[in-house]
Amino acid sequence: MKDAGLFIDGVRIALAGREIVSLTRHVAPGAVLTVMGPSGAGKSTLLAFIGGFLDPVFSASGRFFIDGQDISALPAEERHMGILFQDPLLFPHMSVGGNLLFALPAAIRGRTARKRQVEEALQGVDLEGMEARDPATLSGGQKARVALARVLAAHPRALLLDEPFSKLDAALRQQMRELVFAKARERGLPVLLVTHDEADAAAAGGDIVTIGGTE
Ligand SMILES: Nc1ncnc2c1ncn2[C@@H]1O[C@H](COP(=O)(O)OP(=O)(O)OP(=O)(O)O)[C@@H](O)[C@H]1O
Repeated sequence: MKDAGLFIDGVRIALAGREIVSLTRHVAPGAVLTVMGPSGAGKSTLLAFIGGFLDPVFSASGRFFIDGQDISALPAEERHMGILFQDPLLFPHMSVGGNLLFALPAAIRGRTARKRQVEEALQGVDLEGMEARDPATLSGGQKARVALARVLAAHPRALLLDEPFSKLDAALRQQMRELVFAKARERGLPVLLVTHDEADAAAAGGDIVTIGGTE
């Protein structure tokens, strides 16, 4: 499979012998595939499988490709998936800048170069100059933007988003959606978005797949 973007090829996930997910889809660079379905359907489990952190209680098969490269057998840290959850999950014992520095690829060497990447990552989410801040002193919207900056600073090859907007109030939610989807388009990153919110799916503008909908 040589297509650019993320190709999910015949993924099947079962729990206690019962199949909960069966999916084949292509997500083009910059496009969003929205995954919907009832609670417990297996949406987060699908992201965990692609991210490389599936709980061994599940049995799973199928492959995924990024820009034609089969990444299914790689360990999680070599898949370079940018993952955002409902909670920003910033490291509380590190400054904002520390959180971003931690995420930078090791290949970016030298104090000055690393510092510049952190500055640029913060500028990209309208938080320039916030390096020294303690994450605990940030608003919910600011924390969400630091989490996004941290994910992007790691140079991901795709984004896996698990209800990333659901803790934000309506106005922030709209801003954050626009920011995330704009970044994905700008960088040509394919996005898998798990959500319960129809408005998220509409804002994403891409295909929608519903799993576990018939039970
Ligand atoms: N570690 C685990 N051990 C056993 N069962 C699990 C485990 N993790 C999840 N499950 C079960 O697997 C199924 C899929 O869970 P998953 O979290 O993927 O659902 P979801 O669609 O993301 O739900 P929600 O919308 O509530 O987040 C559920 O029935 C859940 O109870």
